[in-house]
Amino acid sequence: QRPKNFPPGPRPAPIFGNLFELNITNPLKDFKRLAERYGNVYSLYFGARPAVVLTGLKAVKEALVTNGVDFSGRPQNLLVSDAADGKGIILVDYGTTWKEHRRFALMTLRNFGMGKQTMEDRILGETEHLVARLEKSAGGFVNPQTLFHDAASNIIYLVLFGTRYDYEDDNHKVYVRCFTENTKITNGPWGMIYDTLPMLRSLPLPFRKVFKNFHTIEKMVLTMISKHKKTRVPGEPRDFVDCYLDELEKVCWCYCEGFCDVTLERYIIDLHVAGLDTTANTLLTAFLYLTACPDIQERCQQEIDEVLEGKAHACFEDRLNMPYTQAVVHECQRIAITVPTAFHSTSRDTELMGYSIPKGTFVIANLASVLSEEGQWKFPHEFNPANFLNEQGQFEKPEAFLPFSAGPRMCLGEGLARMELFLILVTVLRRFQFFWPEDAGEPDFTPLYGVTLTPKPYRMGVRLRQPATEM
Ligand code: HEM
Repeated sequence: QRPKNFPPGPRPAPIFGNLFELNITNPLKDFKRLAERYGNVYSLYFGARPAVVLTGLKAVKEALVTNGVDFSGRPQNLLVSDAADGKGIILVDYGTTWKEHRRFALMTLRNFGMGKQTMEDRILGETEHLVARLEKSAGGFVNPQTLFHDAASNIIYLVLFGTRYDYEDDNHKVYVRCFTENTKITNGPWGMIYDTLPMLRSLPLPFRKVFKNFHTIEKMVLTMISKHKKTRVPGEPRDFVDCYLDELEKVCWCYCEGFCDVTLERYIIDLHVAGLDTTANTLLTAFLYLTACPDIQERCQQEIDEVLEGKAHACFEDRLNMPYTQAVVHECQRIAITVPTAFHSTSRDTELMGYSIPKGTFVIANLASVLSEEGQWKFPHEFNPANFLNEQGQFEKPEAFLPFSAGPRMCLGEGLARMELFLILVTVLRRFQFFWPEDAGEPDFTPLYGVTLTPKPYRMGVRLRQPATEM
């Protein structure tokens, strides 16, 4: 029985709820089909748990922004939240611990150059390693499957621990593998089965891998934190971990707000996972489209060459003089739909578009529906930078551009991510030309589903455009 005045939806089956309404390997088409039938705010049952699905800009904004506080909780008792024990930041429910940790992260990342020069230096430094790797493949072909994951992992690692890994380092490979596997499993079929059928949770099914991977990462993070404790100078933080350890020592109120060693460890894992697969998959999608669309690639390169003429490297400010490249970066993010759904829950009894939604209801904001919503975009279903250009050719960002979501829970790494995407794309396109291999058949743009959408593996041809100059 749906609660009184609850959003409509298909009739649930006993035990399974609406599991059979969804393609468990990728439910996005079914979410769309159900919205066409029941409206932009409808409900579904995951086993016995009711969930409300929000479709399109109006419903998503009204919930996450206009009623931001009411919709800023996180659902508990799902595979994603159980793996991290509900600690950290991403899956912590609405409340003081989450608020204080979010405030701390935003402030600390800003002090370390979030949106400022020092962060830029870190990104450019790592891009140099990426460029060196591509140079080795120049004149041939490259499979970029781990290329961008390696770079994105190191950038966030530098922020957290002040150091980077060599791409061939075993620890680095373990991090990247565990994180990417987990983002696929938690939103994949086994995640759906875990979330819908709690009676199966103790069985040795593939979702157990998520917990195993999590413990592997946990051990590595704990080792790094204990090294930091031994080498830090209080009051002189080198990185995010040092800042947190300083905060822990300040006054005992910190402990009241959940600042403690365990939260630090989960927090670090959350920031690493949030900053890795998202940025890397956006870049993978960007290069897939740019390789398949040489005219768009070439137009970016012309603009980049003109604006950067005589300069050793790009800086984030250069985006203001590159309207076309800016439009391409944004269009890549729009088409990539890197995070297709954001999981929330209601923090109190609330209302949305005339429906009553009780406290603790699982809410799925379908960001994918907003990024390709008809009426919001000039070309909702094709890769076209004109989606972000006005008639004068100036860059313009439509309101429906929500890859980072919206409201109090929106991505807290947006500043870092936008800087990474711009600097990596510009630096790499300035140096190299990419082309689709003749023997590779037609490009397949259909992504693989997970917490993040990932392009299917592909190869690209690489030619050197400019000799490497000092960055
Ligand atoms: C292209 C790259 C990225 C995309 C598309 C992206 C997108 C998102 C989205 C859609 C959410 C969920 C928001 C919601 O629940 O409504 C989110 C949350 C989050 N992101 Fe990102 N993100 C990116 C990069 C990053 C980076 C680099 C960091 C690292 C600092 C980061 C840290 C986080 C954190 C900590 C949260 C949870 C915030 C909270 O629960 O309060 N993200 N991101």
